[in-house]
Amino acid sequence: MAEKPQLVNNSPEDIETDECMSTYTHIYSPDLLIDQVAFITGGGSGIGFRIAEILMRHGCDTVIASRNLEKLTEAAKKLSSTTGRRCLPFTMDVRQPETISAAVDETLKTFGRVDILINNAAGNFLCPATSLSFNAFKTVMEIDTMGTFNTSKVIYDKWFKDHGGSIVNISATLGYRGQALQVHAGSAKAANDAMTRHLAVEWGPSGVRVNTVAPGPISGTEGYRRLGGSLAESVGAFRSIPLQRAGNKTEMAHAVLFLASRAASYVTGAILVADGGAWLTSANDVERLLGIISSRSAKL
Ligand SMILES: CC/C=C\C/C=C\C/C=C\C/C=C\C/C=C\C/C=C\C=C\C(=O)SCCNC(=O)CCNC(=O)[C@H](O)C(C)(C)COP(=O)(O)OP(=O)(O)OC[C@H]1O[C@@H](n2cnc3c(N)ncnc32)[C@H](O)[C@@H]1OP(=O)(O)O
Ligand SMILES: NC(=O)C1=CN([C@@H]2O[C@H](COP(=O)(O)OP(=O)(O)OC[C@H]3O[C@@H](n4cnc5c(N)ncnc54)[C@H](OP(=O)(O)O)[C@@H]3O)[C@@H](O)[C@H]2O)C=CC1
Repeated sequence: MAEKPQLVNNSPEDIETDECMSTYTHIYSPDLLIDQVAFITGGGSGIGFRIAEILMRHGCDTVIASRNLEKLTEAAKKLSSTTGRRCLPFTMDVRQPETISAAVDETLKTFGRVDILINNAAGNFLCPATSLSFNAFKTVMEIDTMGTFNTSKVIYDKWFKDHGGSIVNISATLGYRGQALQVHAGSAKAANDAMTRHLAVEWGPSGVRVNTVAPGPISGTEGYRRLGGSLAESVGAFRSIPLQRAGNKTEMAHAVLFLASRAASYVTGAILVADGGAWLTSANDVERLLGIISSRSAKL
C-alpha cells in the first residue's frame, strides 16, 4: 500500500490524556492573553481542562468551575505547575445561579477581573426518546442551556457589563442533521447556538463578544466515551468525515483561543464549526453506528 503523504497544517498533535501535555509548541504568540483571567465551566476534565491549559500557556490565569472539588483541586494543581500561571478550583453547579454568583465573587476578589468566559460544562448520554424520562430531558436542558445562560448572565451583570469581555460557548455539530438517541442534547445545543446570536446582539454595545465553537467527535474525553466514540472508530464510522478522523482536545482549545482572544476582535455571533467537515457528510455512518448501539442496549 502506498504510504500516506506528509500532511501539512492538518495533522493532529495531542497526547490523549487529561494530564497536561508534556511538550507544547506555540502556534499563537505566547503572550496573546498575558495577565487576563478566564472562567471555564467544566474545566476540571476533558476539553475544558485542555482549554484551561492552552489559555494558561498563553499568559492567562484561570478559574475552573464544576461540581467535584477533589477533581478540580487536582486539575488546578497540575495546570498551575505545568504552566506557571494561577488556576483556582471553585465548586458550583451551572443549574444553581447562587453557586455561580459565589464563584464569580471569589474570582473577582482574588483576581480583580475576569476577561473571558468559556461555557463548556454539559451533560449527555445516549438514550432513545421513548425511554427518555421528562426529568432526563429537563436535566440536560438545565445543564447545557440554562447553565450557559445562568453563567453568562451572572458574569455579565457582575463584570462584563462595565468592562467588556469575551464569551465562548461549546456546542456540537453532531446534532445538526438530527440524530437518534440525542433529542435532549441536540435540542439543548441548538438552543445555545441561538443564544450565542441573541446575546451577541444585545451585549455587543457593552463591548462583549459572544461566539461558539461547535466540535465534532473529540477523542479522549468522557463525552466521547458516553457517545460511543471508540466503537465508532472501530466500525469505521469516521471514514466519511472529510478529514477521516476524530478531532482532539488541543484542536478544540486552539479554536477557542482564537475566538476568546483579540485575534477575533471583530468577530461576534459566530459559530465556528471545528469538526473536520463531519456534519457535511457523515449522517449515514452515524445512523449505522446508532443502530448498532441501540441493538446492544437501550440505556447506556
Ligand atoms: C463523541 C462522538 C462520538 C461518536 C460519534 C458517533 C455518534 C454520535 C451519536 C450521536 C450524536 C448525535 C447528536 C449529538 C448532539 C449534540 C451533543 C453532542 C455532544 C455532546 C457531548 C457532551 O455533552 S459530552 C458531556 C458528557 N459528560 C457528562 O455527561 C458529565 C456530566 N453528566 C452528569 O452529571 C449526568 O450524566 C447527568 C447529565 C445525568 C446529570 O446528573 P444528575 O444531575 O445527577 O442527574 P440524575 O439525577 O442522575 O439524572 C437525571 C435524570 O436523567 C436520567 N438519566 C441519567 N442518566 C441517564 C442515561 N444514561 N440514560 C437515560 N436517562 C438517564 C435519570 O434517570 C433522571 O431521570 P428520572 O426520570 O429517573 O428522575
Ligand atoms: N467529546 C466530544 O466528542 C464532544 C464534546 N462536546 C462538548 O464539549 C464539552 C466538554 O465535553 P467533554 O470534555 O467531552 O466531557 P466531560 O464530561 O469531560 O466535560 C463535561 C464537564 O462539565 C462539568 N459539568 C457537568 N455538569 C455540570 C454542572 N451541572 N455544573 C457544573 N459543571 C458541570 C463536568 O464536571 P463535574 O461532573 O465534575 O461537575 C465536566 O468537567 C461539552 O460542552 C460537550 O457537550 C461537543 C461535541 C462532541
